Amino acid sequence: MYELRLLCPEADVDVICEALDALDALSVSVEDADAHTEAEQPLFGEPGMPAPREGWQRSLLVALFAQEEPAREAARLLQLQDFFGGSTIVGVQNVPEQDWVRLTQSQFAPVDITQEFWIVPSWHEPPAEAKQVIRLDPGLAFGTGTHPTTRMCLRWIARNGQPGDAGKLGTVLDYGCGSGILAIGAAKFGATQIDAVDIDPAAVESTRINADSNHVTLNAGLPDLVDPANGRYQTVLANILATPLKVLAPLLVAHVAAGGHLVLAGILERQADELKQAYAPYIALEVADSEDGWILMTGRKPA
Ligand SMILES: C[S@@+](CC[C@H](N)C(=O)[O-])C[C@H]1O[C@@H](n2cnc3c(N)ncnc32)[C@H](O)[C@@H]1O
Repeated sequence: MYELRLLCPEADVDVICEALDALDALSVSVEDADAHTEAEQPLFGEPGMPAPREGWQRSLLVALFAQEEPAREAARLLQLQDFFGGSTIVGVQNVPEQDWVRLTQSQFAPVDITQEFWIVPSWHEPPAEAKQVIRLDPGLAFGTGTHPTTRMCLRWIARNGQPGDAGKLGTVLDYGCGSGILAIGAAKFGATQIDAVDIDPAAVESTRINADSNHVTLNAGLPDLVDPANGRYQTVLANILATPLKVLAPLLVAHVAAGGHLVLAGILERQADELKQAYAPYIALEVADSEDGWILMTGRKPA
């Protein structure tokens, strides 16, 4: 493989990407040309909001080609175009062969939730001390066990459930299931019956696949899987984000059975009070755990 690298101003990124596509580039990536310097421009928005700008003042475009000659020809043709006036070719270089699968896998090691409860990718042997294991590979849906919000939910499950003991967690609803990691964790800690729902069909599919490979039985589907009038669970888990959690407050609380637990994550420390207020008409929330600026909030319905 060969890559053609070029610098271009924000306004010309789209037209040059389209031209590279027409010139048979296999892929084009766009990066901040000033990354890791004083002039770096971090671009991010609040969750759910658009980024403040769509691109960087100076972008580095990297176009991948299967052969060297088409990469050099693309560079030559681009320099003849009017729209290329503000841009410059950096060069064409060989991309050394790598074992990309191994490289990707090396970034995902087993993750400990408690001393005995681990999330382990399929290409790793579980550590000797792991008594409860979720086998999970990174995929399309959120939830590999490395994010603090997922870890706190799993820790709550491990503290409040018991392997083989169906009594404690009881029936479980995982609302916003992503990879299905919380639902699978609940199954490992004695949940009796589990429904896992997500608005993203890829997450639903991912949950089904991950449940199968962990030999866990659950129902996964879009949110309408759950009967809004009669679906009541002893444990309702929702790791989403503060804003949707506030909107979903009446719905989530309605799904908690009398005496049941509501467990919420995806909340930043500074959002604790607004969540408490949003849920106050239905249930009293408390901060039950925290990690890296994120908190876990839980509440219990009177029996
Ligand atoms: C942060 S991920 C959590 C995934 C997993 N439960 C975990 O703890 O790692 C949030 C998930 O909620 C889903 N989601 C967001 N808004 C939702 C909504 N209104 N109803 C159902 N699912 C939602 C997203 O598609 C995403 O898969």
